Amino acid sequence: MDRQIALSATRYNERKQGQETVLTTVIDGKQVAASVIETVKAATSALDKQSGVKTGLAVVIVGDDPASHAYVNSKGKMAKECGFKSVQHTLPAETTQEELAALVTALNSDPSIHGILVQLPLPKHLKSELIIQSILPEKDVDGLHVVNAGKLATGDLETGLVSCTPAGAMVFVRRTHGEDLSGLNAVVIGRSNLFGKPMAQLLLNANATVTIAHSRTKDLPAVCRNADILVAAVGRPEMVKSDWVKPGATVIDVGINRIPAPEKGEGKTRLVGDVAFEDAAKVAAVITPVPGGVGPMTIAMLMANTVIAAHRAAGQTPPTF
Ligand SMILES: Nc1nc(=O)c2c([nH]1)NC[C@@H]1CN(c3ccc(C(=O)N[C@@H](CCC(=O)O)C(=O)O)cc3)C=[N+]21
Repeated sequence: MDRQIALSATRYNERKQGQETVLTTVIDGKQVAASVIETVKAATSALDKQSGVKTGLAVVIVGDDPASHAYVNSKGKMAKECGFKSVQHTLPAETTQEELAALVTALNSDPSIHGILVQLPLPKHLKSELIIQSILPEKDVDGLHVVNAGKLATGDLETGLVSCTPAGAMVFVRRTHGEDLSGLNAVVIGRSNLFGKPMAQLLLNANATVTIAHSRTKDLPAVCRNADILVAAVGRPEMVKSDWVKPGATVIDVGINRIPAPEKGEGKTRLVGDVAFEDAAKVAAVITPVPGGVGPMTIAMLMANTVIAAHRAAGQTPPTF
């Protein structure tokens, strides 16, 4: 396999495949994310110099779930690092639908804000769907508004915004296989609006032959073994084993699962993906780890979407990622 891989990665797991000695490429999501962030920084300062526009991101968080606060803090830190105006709205868990809607309305009409992210999940008494759909599509840097979903479905990537996690996974795919996936079979396991559906649309848009597999798919391992590009987003720890992987495939693991890790001590946990990494890495040519794969890219693509939105608002051509 003599594929040009334009991404930060380590190569390991040397083995014989017929006559050939092959290595598995492990994508370094942190480094690829850092390269995206460098592009965002440069575009942010260029936009400021050319148009006097300072890119602004607002992150809204409701309630006090510690994991959500940790994510939101890292988003705020990254936004500052990019040179953005970064505002965080922290609302109490008892916030009403009307109060949250009023905040979104205010952010929609604030010209210094180009991106709005409402951290999910919201407390149960709030209707997240109504809130998400009330964000102006051009400020919906999560890509969850139906207008953005529709633009992606119709192949309009020029004016739409794409959900951050699939956009990040697609950067890995492009840097491994190039822009044109003609002739390649891609299988996405999972059909959520947040990930599976947009991921499939992006792959299709790049000319891959796409299958969306899910919990009702018959003989899932056999379907996956057909994939040159296998993307797992099911939320089941280490489900994808080596015998699900076509030799030489690219495997992208979108799962983030916390499982007990008694080896680290009583009550300790560790993070694993939907792919049994060590096992699948014996067969794949390219694979992403968890942590350190798609996760860091999600935050980087949020920054990318925000600077894209700011360019569009200023009538400037946005950077590409
Ligand atoms: N409106 C909205 N948009 C989101 O994009 C959104 C959200 N709500 N709610 C929560 C999820 C989760 N999410 C992650 C981002 C980065 C990592 C990440 O960087 N993970 C690290 C590990 C972090 C750790 O150690 O816990 C990694 O995979 O290497 C994970 C998860 C964005 N989300």
